[in-house]
Amino acid sequence: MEAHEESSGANILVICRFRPLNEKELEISEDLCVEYNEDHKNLKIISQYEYGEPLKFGFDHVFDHNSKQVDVYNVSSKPIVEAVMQGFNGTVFAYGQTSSGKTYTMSGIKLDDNELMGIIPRMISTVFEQISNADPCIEYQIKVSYCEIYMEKIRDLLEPNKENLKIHEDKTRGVFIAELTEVYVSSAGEVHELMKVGLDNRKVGHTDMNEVSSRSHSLFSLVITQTNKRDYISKTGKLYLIDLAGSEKVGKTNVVGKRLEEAKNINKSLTMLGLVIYSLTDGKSTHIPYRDSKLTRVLQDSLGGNSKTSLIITCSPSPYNEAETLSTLRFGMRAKAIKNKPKVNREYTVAELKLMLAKCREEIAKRDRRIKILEESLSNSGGKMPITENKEEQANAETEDIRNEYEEMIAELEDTRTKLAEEVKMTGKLRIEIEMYTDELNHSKAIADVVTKQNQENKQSIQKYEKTCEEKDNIIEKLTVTKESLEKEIHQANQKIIILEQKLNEKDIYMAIPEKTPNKTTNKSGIDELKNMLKKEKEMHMVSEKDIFQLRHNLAEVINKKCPEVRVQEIVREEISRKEKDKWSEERKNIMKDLQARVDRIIELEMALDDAKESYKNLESYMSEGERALKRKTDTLERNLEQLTLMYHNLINQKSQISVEKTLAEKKLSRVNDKIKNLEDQVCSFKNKYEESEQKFAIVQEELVKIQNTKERKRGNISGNIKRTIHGGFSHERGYSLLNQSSFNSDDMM
Ligand SMILES: Nc1ncnc2c1ncn2[C@@H]1O[C@H](COP(=O)(O)OP(=O)(O)OP(=O)(O)O)[C@@H](O)[C@H]1O
Repeated sequence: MEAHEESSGANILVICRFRPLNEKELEISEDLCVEYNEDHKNLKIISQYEYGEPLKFGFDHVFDHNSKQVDVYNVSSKPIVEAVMQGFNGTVFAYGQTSSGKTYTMSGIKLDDNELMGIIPRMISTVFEQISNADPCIEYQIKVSYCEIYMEKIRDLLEPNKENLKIHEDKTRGVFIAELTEVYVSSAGEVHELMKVGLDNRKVGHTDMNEVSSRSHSLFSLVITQTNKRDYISKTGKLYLIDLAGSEKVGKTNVVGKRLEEAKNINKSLTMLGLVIYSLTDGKSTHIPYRDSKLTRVLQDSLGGNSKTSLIITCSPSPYNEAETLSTLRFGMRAKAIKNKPKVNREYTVAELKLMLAKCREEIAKRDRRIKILEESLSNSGGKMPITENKEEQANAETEDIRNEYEEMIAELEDTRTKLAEEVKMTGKLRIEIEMYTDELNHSKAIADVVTKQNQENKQSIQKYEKTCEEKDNIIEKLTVTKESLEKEIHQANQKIIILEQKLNEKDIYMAIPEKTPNKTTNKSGIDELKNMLKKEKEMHMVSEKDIFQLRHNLAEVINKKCPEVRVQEIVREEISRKEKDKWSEERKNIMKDLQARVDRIIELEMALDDAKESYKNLESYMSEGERALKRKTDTLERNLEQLTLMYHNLINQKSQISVEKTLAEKKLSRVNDKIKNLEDQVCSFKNKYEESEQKFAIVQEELVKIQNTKERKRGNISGNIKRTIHGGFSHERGYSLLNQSSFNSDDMM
């Protein structure tokens, strides 16, 4: 079936796609910030920053994080490629935060894997499939080009040495990139090869958010020209497949140097894109700032022009990226309101044009004949032509005056319009800036909230740790007391043992026993030996006493015989000796008694010592085990205490760091607030200026109407012609209707 060649206006198709959570996001939280509606068209964002009702968004289709590549293609791009095969221009472009899945959606991670290939390889397959099913009398020519916009410069990806290419526009080709390499292809394989070449030449880089981040906007295009060899009708469809570089918050991607410059450029050109979309949809703008960036200039036909366009917005479902996701969704919502005017790009062949010319000539001749007949019949009936030559001249002069006046008015009007457009553009820019600052503000507020929350949590954990430390301190104190009392007991026991050992040693010395007796049996035999020795000593003593007595007696006899004085002396001596003897005997008795008592005491002490040794042994084994356990416990507690102290210090450090960050965030917040206030003031003043301009515009318009009314009064039926010229679309539309009609006629003729 032949498609309608011109549409009254078609909205951009906006498809929203969420990718699965990546590893980094999973580490932070497994939660999702999005809830999908079952109708696959609506979704809600559960915001952590914007309180109140959940934020609702609706698109032509919503794909959740489990969506398949083929389904995304069928909904978002297949209708576009089918339209391109009928001669329309088509654009599919992906917009979203960095690492949200634009390249995954547009190219896919494997160009030749049926499951994983993205939109571009699938589109190529569809094109060649359709060609193979087409009428054999249609001839196709397919040209491929691939370029990127990097740092506001267009670079050929098929011949990368071609840099800084220029954009041109003409009536037949529309907007195009001059000198861009265009390669004729005849199979899907050849296109895939070119795609690979282009992808290899593309500027990519590593950031904290994406291992392989596209640092440029890439534009892949297919121009398909088909000529029907039967009726010589020729149509050209141009397909643009665009993978935009991702917007990024430089704070999150942590880029510096060259990457930072790239990021600034990317964000700037995306802001310009936002501005164009804003101007297209706000219902007031008379000027669309396509020329303000290379990207918007290239997309001129795709946004609000001659193209069927599909926009795929890609988002992350992680609460970590909520702010960026919201901004992307808002961008998509705004783009949904853009209306394009796609039409089939027809080119007329020489044969077709000759046919049309012949028909027109025939029609003119027919009319000329009719006029002649009417003039003849008028003069036959005595009537005259309504305008004399003089009157005609006068009318022409008046028309000329009015035209001049009118042209002056138009020039003035144009001037006012341009000023107005500039002011509208400025307002749009400011609005976008305000939105950006509001986003930033929300982000900073969110950071401040998170920091405050963290602060509170840290305070709580510090309190908890302090409490734990206190408890541990108490335990340690109690254990230390127990330990001290046990040590005291051990010490006392040790002293007792030392005293006992000393006593034993004393006994050993006294008894002159060389070795300590280890047990009761040995002690007993030692004491028996001791008693035997005492007995022998006694006996020997008695023998020696007897001997001494005998010796003394003999000596007395000798002395008595020799000298009587000596005898007296002897008696005295005897008396002394007896007394001494009694004394000594008494002493000996006492010694013996004492000795016996000491022996008994030693036996007693030995027994006590044995008992004490045994109980010491028991005590020692008990004490050493207890002591070891106690030591272990004390060590563990000491280690715990050390760790807790360390943690406590760390927390104190963190706390002070957080409070510094908080202060910084608060300062930033107040700076942003000031900036916003400034901008709001500026917007206010622009608004006033805008309103003034609008009033001026209304006055000018009123004047214009007045002049037109005057002219109408003076010119009568000429006024209709002038009105049509102002709008400037009449001849264009009539041209198309004529062409369409002639193509219909040529079909009829077949
Ligand atoms: N729908 C998806 N399913 C599975 N993985 C995905 C999906 N979308 C994206 N990814 C993965 O996420 C990572 C980032 O995706 P991609 O490079 O396409 O993002 P991007 O938006 O093009 O980023 P940038 O703007 O930085 O170039 C890649 O590893 C990709 O494989």
